[in-house]
Amino acid sequence: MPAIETTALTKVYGDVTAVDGLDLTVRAGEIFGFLGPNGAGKSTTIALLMDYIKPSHGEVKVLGSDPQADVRALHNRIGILPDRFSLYDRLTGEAHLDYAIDAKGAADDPKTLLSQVGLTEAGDQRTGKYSHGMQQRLALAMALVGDPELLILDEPFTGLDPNGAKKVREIVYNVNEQGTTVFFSSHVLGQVALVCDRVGILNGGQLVAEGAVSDLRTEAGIPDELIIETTGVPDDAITAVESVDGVVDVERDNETLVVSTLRMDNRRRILRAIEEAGTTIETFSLREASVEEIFTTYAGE
Ligand SMILES: Nc1ncnc2c1ncn2[C@@H]1O[C@H](COP(=O)(O)OP(=O)(O)OP(=O)(O)O)[C@@H](O)[C@H]1O
Repeated sequence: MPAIETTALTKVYGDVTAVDGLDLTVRAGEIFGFLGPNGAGKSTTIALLMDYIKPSHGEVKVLGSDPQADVRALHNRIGILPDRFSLYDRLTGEAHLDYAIDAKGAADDPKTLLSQVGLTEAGDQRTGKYSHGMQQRLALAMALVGDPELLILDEPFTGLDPNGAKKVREIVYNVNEQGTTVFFSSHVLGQVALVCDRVGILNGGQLVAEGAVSDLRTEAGIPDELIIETTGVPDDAITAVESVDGVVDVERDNETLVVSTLRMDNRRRILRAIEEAGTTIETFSLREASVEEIFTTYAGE
């Protein structure tokens, strides 16, 4: 059973179609990145999954159920970090967790949750004193109450410094390792390849691509580059490399060879072709298409 499945899901506001015929599948147990520029329809999709708003057309299934059937029961199985969450400045971190545990009828120990998000020391401080990163982690701890089967994070990396983003990534990994499916939206693309098993790219309310980042890279037809330092490149080596399947371009710059290939699985054949032409390879490195390039190819910006 997929964790999330939408069929032709559509939400229309007046003359704006915020979500337009979305067919999305998030597999149980995976970390799925839901990407798209501002206004693509990510938050609207999340609101539909949570049944905060009703679809204009189409169907939604979350953890096997229609959210409209029994929304309370479903919300007890989901943890959500909303795009804009608010904390009470005068209450401590631990008091926020007590509240969340009570609201969900869960039996968690707030101290365990605080330690899970690295806030053990700050649990008895008022959240008005927390940094943005600490507030974000507290909100994440609140989402983790009741050991949810599905964690939905709306833009969890926004406004975090690299260290804060790393902490959030680690929490996501740990929770996922314990079996929770993670669905997060993001327009901070750099974080995505690091975290996700698969991504969906949304643009103008429509899903324009879905799959593993590495597969999208191949499908997008953006070549990866092998940068090879040699002891000198004979013309034979270039001809040999050009004939390897997947190679689309070979450039020579003195003793450096830059090979653009659509098939990274052929890199050994590329290296062997160079060596067989009588050249010694000193080092080589790899430049893969970035998530930004993939995104731009699909979102057409
Ligand atoms: N309640 C609403 N009434 C009218 N239009 C809306 C409403 N909510 C969203 N929209 C419109 O629907 C489109 C999608 O918005 P949405 O907030 O889902 O995008 P998003 O991908 O989450 O973007 P962001 O990252 O900026 O939040 C936008 O054009 C937005 O203006």
